[in-house]
Amino acid sequence: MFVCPSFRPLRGISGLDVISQIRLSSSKRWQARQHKDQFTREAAVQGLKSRAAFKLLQIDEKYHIFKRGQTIVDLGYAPGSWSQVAFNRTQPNGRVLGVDIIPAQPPKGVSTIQGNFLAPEIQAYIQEFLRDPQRGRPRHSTHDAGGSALDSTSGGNQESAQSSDADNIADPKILHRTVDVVLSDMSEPWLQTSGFWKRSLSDPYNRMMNTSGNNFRDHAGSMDLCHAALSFSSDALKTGGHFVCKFYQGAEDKELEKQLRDLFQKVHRLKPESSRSVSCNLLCAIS
Ligand SMILES: C[S@@+](CC[C@H](N)C(=O)[O-])C[C@H]1O[C@@H](n2cnc3c(N)ncnc32)[C@H](O)[C@@H]1O
Repeated sequence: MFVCPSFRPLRGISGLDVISQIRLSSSKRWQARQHKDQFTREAAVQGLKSRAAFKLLQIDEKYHIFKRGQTIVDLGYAPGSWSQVAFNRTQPNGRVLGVDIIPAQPPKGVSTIQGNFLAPEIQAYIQEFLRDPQRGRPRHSTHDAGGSALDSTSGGNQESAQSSDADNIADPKILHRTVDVVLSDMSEPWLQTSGFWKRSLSDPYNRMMNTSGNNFRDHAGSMDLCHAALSFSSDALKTGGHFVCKFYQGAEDKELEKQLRDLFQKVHRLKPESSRSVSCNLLCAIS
């Protein structure tokens, strides 16, 4: 047994008390973890790509952000559970465009673009996609719980940013407010330093957690991404549109919340029950 030589129980607190406190808090952590893992199991049972779906389901239950036929943009969609929820809740005839920097299999019914949302050419391509009101909509409204008829024959529809005509858009400054809901669950991926030769969708790099574990870094990165998503939304959202973003809390989040309060009628700050990270929060802005 390892005994820490500098360990001295505090006056009035015995070593046994300390040990039982440690046991208690670790058992509480274990219980909390077990409770949260129910979401993982439930997601698998419901055919959802990840437990993250429950955050969005909770929001929609409460604030009714989705309606039939809407256009949804899901920023940082991979692996795709928010897109799955959005697609299912906007049928018949809704369309969902997912954008992610990493390659991923598009969820059924969802159109996707792989690229860095912060890059102006990717945002131009998103605008170009959205400009055509029919693009990305199911061809036949034969939606059922398992999916829908699509533009593409199997699964979702992967758009190619490379083959886009984004450079030839007549006037990219003309804004087209076609979007009903912008979702942003972007969190900065770790810097990849090796393994570039692996090009499959199941690369460990593509599957790993997107947070660094350093609270300051995660907060700063998430603020940049939320501000970019908000700036896109103020160009693309229809009057009456909604904005949902996840962020890692920290010194700057009050400012983001204030900006949302200036732009939307109601802003709700939520701590999703299904989230693993203690510092992960959501802002849901409703017009
Ligand atoms: C927590 S995951 C999203 C989970 C997703 N909402 C779901 O329900 O499955 C965050 C995603 O944001 C993506 N991301 C981070 N920065 C990005 C950027 N600049 N452009 C596009 N995607 C980004 C990451 O690649 C990652 O897949």
